[in-house]
Amino acid sequence: LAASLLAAVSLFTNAASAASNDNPYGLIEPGHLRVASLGDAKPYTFTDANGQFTGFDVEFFTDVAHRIGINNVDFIGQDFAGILPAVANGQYDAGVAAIGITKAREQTVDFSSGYLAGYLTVLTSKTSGVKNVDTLAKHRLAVIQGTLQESYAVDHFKQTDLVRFPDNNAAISAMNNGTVDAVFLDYESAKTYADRYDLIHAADIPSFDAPAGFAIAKNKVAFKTALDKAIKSAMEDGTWKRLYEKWFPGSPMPKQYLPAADQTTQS
Ligand SMILES: NC(=O)CC[C@H](NC[C@@]1(O)OC[C@@H](O)[C@@H](O)[C@@H]1O)C(=O)O
Repeated sequence: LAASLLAAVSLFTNAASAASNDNPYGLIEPGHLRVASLGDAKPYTFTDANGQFTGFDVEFFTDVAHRIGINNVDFIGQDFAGILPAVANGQYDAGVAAIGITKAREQTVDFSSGYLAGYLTVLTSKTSGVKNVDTLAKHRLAVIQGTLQESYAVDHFKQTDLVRFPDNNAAISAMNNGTVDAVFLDYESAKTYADRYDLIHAADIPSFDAPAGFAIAKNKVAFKTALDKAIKSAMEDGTWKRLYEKWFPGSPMPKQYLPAADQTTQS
């Protein structure tokens, strides 16, 4: 009964925000974007000292939103595991939080084209004994529920005790108080925490096959088309590159998102 009720509700909400002339993208509220995000995935998406959402993904999405004519963009923080189900059932217009595009996730939502390809990082202290993926065995590794890191660890770190957390902050504090030996999270967030708590990268695992995309409800064709076109123009005019250099200074820059002119010269 619950499942059929949920199905009915999601049908209703999606129908309620079906595309129409004054609402071409089928938003919950015409002219207003409600975006599910995270407060602790700095520098991708996080809340600053004033509680404002900021970071690479936030500024890039906001730029893209302006390009499709939406200037009223609100970000709401929640646990990563809840973002895709909430976007799928129409509680948000989009999910923006370094969310990797995968076939499994595309069962639940659609994604814009990719805009960021990087690494998954095993972050640890200098005293944990975890030096690389091989020494993870018999150690305790924190993963955030619903992330690629969780599924990667289940598939590849069979000798490791996985401990699940709702968000990065909880996982990092567990490592700092000795409850776990390492945390498996995104490269740029790992770098931020490493600088702050004198931690080290035990492993950086490429995740280029799952670049981050903006998650939206399925079958919102006009919305996806508009987002993809705006993403392309933000890359072509160098906006993407400017924001990447601002938020990820010194990090290796994936070439596929640079202006065509840079693709040839970029070493
Ligand atoms: N913000 C989070 O906690 C998301 C964790 C994780 N992000 C992976 C990813 O999308 O991060 C940005 C880029 O490095 C992508 O290549 C990578 O797959 C995921 O999608 O599950």
